[in-house]
Order: sequence, then C-alpha cells, then structure tokens
Amino acid sequence: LALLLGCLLTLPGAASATDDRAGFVCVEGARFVLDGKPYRFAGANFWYGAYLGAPDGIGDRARLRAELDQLRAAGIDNLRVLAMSEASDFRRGVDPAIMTAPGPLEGGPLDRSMFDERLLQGLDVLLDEMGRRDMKAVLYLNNFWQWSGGMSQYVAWFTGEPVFDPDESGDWNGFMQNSARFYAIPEAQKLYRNAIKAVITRRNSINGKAYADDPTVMSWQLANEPRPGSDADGHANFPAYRQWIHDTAGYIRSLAPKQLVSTGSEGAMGSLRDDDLYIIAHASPNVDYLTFHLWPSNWGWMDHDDPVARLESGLETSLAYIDRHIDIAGKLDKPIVLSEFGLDRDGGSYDPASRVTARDRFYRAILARLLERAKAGDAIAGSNFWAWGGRGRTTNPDFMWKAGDPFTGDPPQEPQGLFSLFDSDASTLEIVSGHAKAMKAVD
Ligand SMILES: O=C1NC[C@H](CO)[C@@H](O)[C@@H]1O
Repeated sequence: LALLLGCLLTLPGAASATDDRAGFVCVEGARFVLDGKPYRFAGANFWYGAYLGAPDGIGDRARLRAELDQLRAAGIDNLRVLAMSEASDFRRGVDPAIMTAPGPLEGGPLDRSMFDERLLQGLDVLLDEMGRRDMKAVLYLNNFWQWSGGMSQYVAWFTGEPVFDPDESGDWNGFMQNSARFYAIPEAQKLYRNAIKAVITRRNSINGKAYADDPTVMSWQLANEPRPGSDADGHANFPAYRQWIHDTAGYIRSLAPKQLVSTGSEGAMGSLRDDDLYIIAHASPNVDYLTFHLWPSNWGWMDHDDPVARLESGLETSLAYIDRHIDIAGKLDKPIVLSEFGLDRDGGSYDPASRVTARDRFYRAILARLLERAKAGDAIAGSNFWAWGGRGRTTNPDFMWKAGDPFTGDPPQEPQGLFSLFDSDASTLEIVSGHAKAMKAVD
C-alpha cells in the first residue's frame, strides 16, 4: 500500500524527499507514472549493453558512452538489456557469459564465484552511465533462445544431456519443447533464482547503489521471449509455464518491490498463437505490465529477402496484431509495451549502406499506430525497436559473429546486420526520434 500511495501521492514533478518511489516508474491502472506524470517512451533493444560496459578485452566503454549520448540526444531513453547469460556449448551462443558454471542451488550462501565479475561490472557501468543520462533500463534475466545459453542450457546442466542446438539440428520445434522443460525442473529453477538474486541484490561497483534501489531500473523481465513450447506441442507445458510466470514474478517482486516485473513475452505469437492463453498467463497480479513483440518477416507475414514484396499486407496484419494486444491490455487494466519490433533491410541486405525503404515505412506506420492509440488514452505506453547496432560492424564474409568481434544489435545466432539499426541509419533514427518526442507530449 505504501508503494502504491508513494506512486499516487507523488506530487507532479516534485518527488518529495520522503517518497521512496521518487524516480521509479510505477503502474497506475493501465498507465505508467513517473514522479506523478504519465511515463511514455520510445526505446531501443540494446541486448549487449552490459558487454559494452565490461573492461577492455570484452567491452568498449568509450563506444558505450558515445552511443548512449547519441540515443539520449534522439530522445531514445529506454533500453532493454540482457542481464544474465549462461556459458554454453551452443554453436551460436554469446561468449563470454555472465554465469560461467552452475553454482550451488538455492538455500546455501550465494556463491558469486559462478559469475563473471567482468560482465557484471559491465552492467554496473551501463546502469551508472544510463542513470547519468536519465535513461531507464529493462533487464531480462534469462532467454528462451540459445544465443545467450538460456533455458536450454539450464536443461542440459540438470539433465546431463548435451545441449539441444537448433543451429546444428535445424529442429526449432524440438528446441522450443526442450527449452520449455526448464519450467518443470526444480533444480533448474533453484539455480535460476540464485542468478536472479545475484543480479537484483547486487550493489553497483561504480556508484554504490543497490540495484533494487536504483530508479534507473524500470523493470525486471523473467526472460527474453519465454514461450510455453512449440506451437504444435506446447499446450501440455502451459500449466507449468503459467505457474512459472506467477511464482518467478512474485520472487522478483520480493527482491525488488520498488521496480516493475514483466514477462518478456511476444504476445499471442509467443503464447501458442492463442490470445486467451496470453491473457491467462499474464493475469497474475505479480505481472505489472504486458509486453508483446512484432516480427513480420520472422513470422511469415513478410519476406526476409524482399520486405517490400508483401509490405502492405504484412503491415495490415501487423497493425491488427498491435490493436489486439493493446485491447487485451485495456481489458487486463495493465500498461503494455511493444518491446521488440524489426524488419529487414531492402533486398534482405546486411550491408549498413543498403537502403531501408521498407523498414522506414514499417517503423513509421507501426509507431504512428502506437501514438494514435496512446493519444486515445489506451494502454500502450512505449516501444523498443530491435535493435540498436550503433557503430558495430562485422568484417566477416559470412556476417556471423564470433567471440571478440564488435557487438551489433543482432545476437550471435543471426547475421550481423539483419535487423540492426546502425548509427548511420539516419532516416530510421529520425523516425524513432520524432516518435519519442510525440509520445512524451501525450498528456
Ligand atoms: O528476442 C528476439 N527476437 C527476435 C530477434 C530477431 O530475430 C532475435 O534476435 C531475438 O532472439
């Protein structure tokens, strides 16, 4: 009640010294509130932000600071960041990883030696630099996919089986079913909770702030794109998935009562393509706000190698997907964020110098719909494009990332340049920047 009152009673623009929620993003019905004013934003996915903040040899702090300045100047001030990765044998897994090996299970003293302190220092630097720029961070603590180890790595650790690697087998349905085993392996959940606790209870080595007391952290996400399993076979896992969401969100809330909790879901497309299952999974009072993603070329609504070809029909389907999810959020009386969206460059090129006419049309149309719905007083609060690539460039002939390469917005499992929005993509950045300004102006 104190936390809610703290949100409700904060005088507009004048966070009182005694209000311990000053600076934190709160939820009031289907809206975010920050220091007594509506909080709406245009943000970016910056999955590698903690990696850039790591010491030399892994990170590039000069690049990090310069690119945070560029994003801040564009009004792009909400960043969604990977906050936990697991060492893995995946062919396309990021290396190094934050969790180097499975440590002791919940109950004993936290063994912090199982974490790569260089990468957690990277997160410290990122949060400190973001805080100095009045930016907000959304931090996800696991991954349904293989590119950061993720749930399938936990499954391998606790079943003794080799990792189920979709980049080797090409069997994505089998991979998704394998990842979903994570929800029902008690030992995996204990280790996962230790990883959650290690991050959330961390004290920033740069500025001394406890993460759970740092208003830079807007919210904690259970994972990146958690799904119940494959569309064909995932229904049997749904009860365990739903319970996992409720229990884990409650655990995070117990560690970070001043910050928000969300799942990281893609929406119906990540809920066995079923709106009702998405609603059921997100009805838990422990879930503060909803997330959904939008991937027309991944989901077959447009074509990776020619996004212009089915652009208009793909846009129509995309806009309908947006409206459906904003309507669901209204029914659940929770804010909603489009926390990933992206489209390929023209002709499916990975070249940062290539044209982005389809992408710019897509970004412009999507963001216009979000603004229209926000102005109508609907539950949409913001978005994060996928993904900021900044000055990251690959020189590899196969465009695939390997350890030691510069980071781009595309994680290791995808060609570098697939969806990245590079620092040179001025037209697209301008679209996002204009949207950021317009969203902030909505009263
Ligand atoms: O979370 C994600 N969603 C879609 C991205 C692009 O395919 C992908 O890289 C990432 O795993």
